[in-house]
Amino acid sequence: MGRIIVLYGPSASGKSEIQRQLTNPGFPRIITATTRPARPHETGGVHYLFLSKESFLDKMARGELIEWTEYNGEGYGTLRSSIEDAIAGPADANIILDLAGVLALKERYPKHILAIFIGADLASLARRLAERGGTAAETANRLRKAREEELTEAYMQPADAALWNSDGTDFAETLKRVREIIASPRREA
Ligand SMILES: Nc1ncnc2c1ncn2[C@@H]1O[C@H](COP(=O)(O)OP(=O)(O)OP(=O)(O)O)[C@@H](O)[C@H]1O
Ligand SMILES: Nc1nc2c(ncn2[C@@H]2O[C@H](COP(=O)(O)O)[C@@H](O)[C@H]2O)c(=O)[nH]1
Repeated sequence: MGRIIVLYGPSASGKSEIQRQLTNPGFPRIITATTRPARPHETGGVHYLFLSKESFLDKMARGELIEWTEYNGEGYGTLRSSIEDAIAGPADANIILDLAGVLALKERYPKHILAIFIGADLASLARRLAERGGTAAETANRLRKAREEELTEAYMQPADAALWNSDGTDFAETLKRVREIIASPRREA
């Protein structure tokens, strides 16, 4: 029975880069669905399933999404089959979600979910988002959400482990810490 390692935290904290470095055939990524447009480096079926709003709503209505959320006016959701397959399989898998996704999966599969909060300070997030080059409105919205929600104690509280990956942190050290957390024996409640 596989565990699901969930990375969550504010936009540009480094979740995708961590996922990219950790994913391998023995530790696959679970690809979620979104209605937001792909970024220039993103490929459908690799980074996300990029869906039209109609198709996303259709999957919701058919019960194909085990959880979903809205972020920045776009839909994001996890295919029920992807989670059921990962849990039934022999290997751990990884996924990037927001807090709503963490809570939904923890409620349904409490023994299978290891949630790791990845944080970074606001100055780092602002620098990285500016470098990414989204619209000013989108960048401002992502930073506002980080400041008001995603960097609060309440947002981090459900995490099984939390770490900080601000500018100045050696990314290799971040990866080492994440690997240690994943490898550490599970605490029993
Ligand atoms: N320790 C670090 N120091 C400097 N830059 C970093 C560090 N970690 C990650 N980055 C860079 O920060 C940028 C944002 O990282 P990434 O795309 O992984 O964030 P994310 O949390 O997945 O964001 P989003 O949720 O918006 O997709 C990338 O350019 C990444 O290379
Ligand atoms: N609850 C869910 N959250 C998800 C899912 N897929 C991604 N996300 C989260 O959305 C925001 C924005 O993502 P971005 O790629 O546009 O930066 C981020 O917090 C992701 O973690 C999902 O299926 N369910």
